[in-house]
Formats: sequence, C-alpha cells, structure tokens
Amino acid sequence: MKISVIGAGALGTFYAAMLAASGQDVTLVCRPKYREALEKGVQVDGVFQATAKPRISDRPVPADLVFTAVKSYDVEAAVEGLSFNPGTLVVVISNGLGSDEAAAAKIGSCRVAAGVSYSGVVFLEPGRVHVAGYTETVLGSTDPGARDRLDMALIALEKAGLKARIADDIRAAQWEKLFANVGINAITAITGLKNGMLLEIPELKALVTAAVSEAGEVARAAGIRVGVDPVEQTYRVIRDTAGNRSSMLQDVTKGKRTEIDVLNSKIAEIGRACGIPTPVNDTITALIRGIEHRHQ
Ligand SMILES: NC(=O)C1=CN([C@@H]2O[C@H](COP(=O)(O)OP(=O)(O)OC[C@H]3O[C@@H](n4cnc5c(N)ncnc54)[C@H](O)[C@@H]3O)[C@@H](O)[C@H]2O)C=CC1
Ligand SMILES: CC(C)(CO)C(=O)C(=O)O
Repeated sequence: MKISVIGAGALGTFYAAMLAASGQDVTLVCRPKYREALEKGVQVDGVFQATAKPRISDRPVPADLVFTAVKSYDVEAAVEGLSFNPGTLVVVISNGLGSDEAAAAKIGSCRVAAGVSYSGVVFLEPGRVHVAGYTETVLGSTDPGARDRLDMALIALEKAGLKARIADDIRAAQWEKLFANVGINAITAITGLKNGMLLEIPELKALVTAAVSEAGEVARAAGIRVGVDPVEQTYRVIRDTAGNRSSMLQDVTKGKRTEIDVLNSKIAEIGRACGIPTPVNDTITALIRGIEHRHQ
C-alpha cells in the first residue's frame, strides 16, 4: 500500500517518520524549500524516537492512503492536485471544524475521512520534530463509502505503533477536541502563557470556563451528542499539556496566520445560526484578529 503524507511541518513529519520507520511505503509531500533537507531523512524525539527515510516529493503523488497534515486554511489547496486510485482514502488531520468538509467538497465525500490527533508535536527544523505527548488518533467519516476504507488507515497507524481508533460519530469526536482548543489556544496566544497557567490564574480559568461553556451550549443546540463534559475535558487537556506552548501561541509568535476561523470564530458562527449568543468567543476572536492584523 502506498501512503502519502502532505505537509512536512510538525504533525506531517511526525506521522511520516513513524509510518516509514515501521517499514511502510511512505512519501512525504513538502514545500520545495524543504526538499533538500528532508532527503537526508526525518527524525522524531520525545515520547517517541524514530529515524526514517521516507520518499520525498514537492508535488502530490498517487497513493492508496493520504494523510493531510496542513493548517486548516491550506487543506483545500492541498487536496486539489491529488490523483486517486479507485480506493484512495484521504484523511484530513486538522484541529477545529470544517476542514474535512472543505476537502470533501473538492474531491468527494466518499474519499474523505477526518483525523483528530491528540498529540503535541513541535517543529524544530525541517525533518526534525519533538513529540511532547501523544494519546491517540481518532478516525471517522460521515460518508459510508469512506467508512469502508477506514480500516486501511487504522491498520497503518497501528503498524506504526500509534494508538488509533475509529469513532462511530466523528463529528462528536471533533467537538470533543474542539472544546479544549476553544479554551486553550486563543487565550494562550493572547497572553503568551503556557497551557498550564490557564488553571493557575483565577481570572483566566474563569475566561476558559466561559468560552468552553458557550461552545458546549452551541454543540447542544447544533444537535451534537458529545460524550464528555466540555469544561472538565478542557481542564483535563490543560493539565495533560501544562508545559505546552499551544499551536496558536506558536503561530502568533512567528507572525503566522492562526486557525481562529475553525475554532472560536466557528463557535460564534454556528452559535449565530442556532440562535445562541457567544459574546466570550466573539471577543476572543476579535482580539486574535487584532493580533493577526498587527503582523500583516
Ligand atoms: N502540531 C501539533 O501537535 C498538532 C497539530 N494539529 C493540527 O494539525 C494541522 C497541522 O498542524 P502542524 O503540523 O502543527 O502545522 P505546521 O504549520 O507545522 O505544518 C504544516 C506544513 O504544511 C505545509 N503545507 C501546506 N500546504 C501544503 C501543500 N499543499 N503541500 C505541501 N506542504 C504544504 C506547510 O508549508 C507547513 O510546513 C493543523 O490543523 C493543526 O491544528 C492537531 C493536533 C496536534
Ligand atoms: C491540545 C492543545 C491545546 C495542546 O497545546 C492543542 O491541540 C494545540 O496546541 O493546538
């Protein structure tokens, strides 16, 4: 089976290295500027140790199983140039909501699954990443055609030594991770603090609680049947990732665009559609827009 991983950033390098190190046929698809460095091999340290030499390409290659590991705003472009075998499955690994749906609109929902990655991976330099934590990758699709192909992705990840499971309800699984991202990412990006400080400073804990409670109400109004308490889930993730600098904090530090559109801003958007006010998420979104504007 041919596997390709699109995006040689933090997550893509991690998955490509683990898959290739387990002897699977993997191509890591990167931006041209990274090609030369990646051809020397890829390396993972932290909670996993791996070195591997996946094939490297600076353009999409035909594959049976594709993982996209790009920011949510790059997903549509990443799937646009793909060519498919009859049974190809594209697993869109992304935080927030809507990225797999955007891919499905481009290439057909029967080819698309979503991947929810419970990991904390830091990009060190092209080909080298540090894995601060990994719990599991949750896979799922709303299209029965794609669901039939999910075992292929599950087996590939398990062969790579990565815990994974298929969710019956992938939308609920996405929301369960979203709660933590809504509570953590933007507030750490605004304050510059590591995740753990959100439970140490009472005013910030109250802000996290308010943002996530709104998200919980929006989920209920949107008919999402989540299996966790949103606030408790967020506190747990904060404790588990206390030493992390969230991905949005890393983005604003580098002056990069953030994923606010698929996180707090998405809560506000769905809230408006369902008639649920989301003043806290509106305010957080506005502050991140301001920070992004400062960097433009
Ligand atoms: N880093 C982490 O620990 C986690 C990240 N995520 C999510 O996974 C997604 C990816 O995150 P990261 O790896 O951290 O981002 P990143 O910014 O480190 O890496 C993305 C890479 O994809 C490349 N890229 C974009 N479009 C491409 C294309 N068409 N072809 C080839 N390369 C392309 C970019 O140049 C960049 O190198 C995001 O949605 C993020 O929220 C989810 C869980 C954990
Ligand atoms: C879980 C969390 C908040 C860990 O930092 C994350 O997913 C992120 O930083 O994007």
